[in-house]
Amino acid sequence: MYIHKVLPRSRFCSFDLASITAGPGCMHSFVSRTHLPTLACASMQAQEEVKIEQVSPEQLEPEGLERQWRLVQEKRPLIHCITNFVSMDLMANVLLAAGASPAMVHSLDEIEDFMKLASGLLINMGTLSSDWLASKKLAAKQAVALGKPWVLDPVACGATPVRTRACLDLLSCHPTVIRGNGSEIINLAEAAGCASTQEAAQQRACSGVDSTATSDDALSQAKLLAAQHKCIVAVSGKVDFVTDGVQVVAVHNGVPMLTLVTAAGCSVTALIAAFVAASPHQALLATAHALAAFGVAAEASCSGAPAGPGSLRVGLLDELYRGVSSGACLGAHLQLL
Ligand SMILES: Nc1ncnc2c1ncn2[C@@H]1O[C@H](COP(=O)(O)OP(=O)(O)OP(=O)(O)O)[C@@H](O)[C@H]1O
Ligand SMILES: Cc1ncsc1CCO
Repeated sequence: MYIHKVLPRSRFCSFDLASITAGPGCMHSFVSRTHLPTLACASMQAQEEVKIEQVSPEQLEPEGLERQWRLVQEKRPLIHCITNFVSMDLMANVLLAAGASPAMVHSLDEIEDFMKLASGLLINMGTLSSDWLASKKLAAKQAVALGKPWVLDPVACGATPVRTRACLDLLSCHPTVIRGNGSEIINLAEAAGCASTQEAAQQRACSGVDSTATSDDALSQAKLLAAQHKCIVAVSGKVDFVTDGVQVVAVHNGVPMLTLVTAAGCSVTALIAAFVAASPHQALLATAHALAAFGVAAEASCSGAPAGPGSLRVGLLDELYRGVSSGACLGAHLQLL
């Protein structure tokens, strides 16, 4: 258990969705709903210290997910995203559909001012370049200085030495949460000097952004990484694991076809940033809830047997938009190990 300084949240103008009957997935190609001008309505609140709370089994019941998701919809946290080119569109739409407010801002000149407006930060290491790396480091430092939660997605960590070093640089900036697939978490933990298990060493190789390891393979490394860096670590896969180094929550939602939707992982990491920004004192629980929300939405979108990843991508947005009102949360399956 440890202390993070957080700014509770900023408030934002909302815009009327009442007239929209179909989900945003259907509107996807017609309307961009990222409304940067609404950011001008943000107001900052006083800084306060918040404890990261332990998770109890009752909080993992479907009602707990519903409560946490409603909180996201009420607070509508602004998430400052510095992400890769591939994920920008899906990530922004996932955040909007689930009830948060995305802003993709990466210019070094703008980082400091923008972080003052945001409730949380997402940093993704995909399509890495040196000028963006400078922005990422500055944003992470600024988030910590302002006491705002920030989430690291170490895309393809271990694929090249440059990428691994960049991930380590960001790791030293104290992320609140790290979310990666099995290979990424194993490679990051090893690079950070966490003792390796034999199974983890065997699974270390990765073939780019896709994982060659399961989430089970990475669990012991995830716990070591979380304990060593006093953060929450989430490993995604068939079962998602979320740990603070002591407690482990398993999330049993999702569909295998998500691995064929590029940037699904990047987008769920942004959703984690939104859930944690809405409940910063419950980063472990909020991370598990974000993964469950994404998973139940994917399951709901597959209930009519989608033809393939294209319709899953659209259906996912629609189900995230239907969110708590669809009853999908009842299918949430979270477990304290
Ligand atoms: N076999 C599976 N069954 C069910 N859900 C899965 C499976 N594999 C991944 N998922 C889900 O897909 C989402 C993305 O996880 P994944 O591990 O594929 O991320 P990633 O490799 O980082 O993705 P990307 O690089 O495309 O952003 C998570 O919500 C996870 O729960
Ligand atoms: C395909 C791809 N390449 C760099 S980032 C990214 C998105 C999935 O991580």
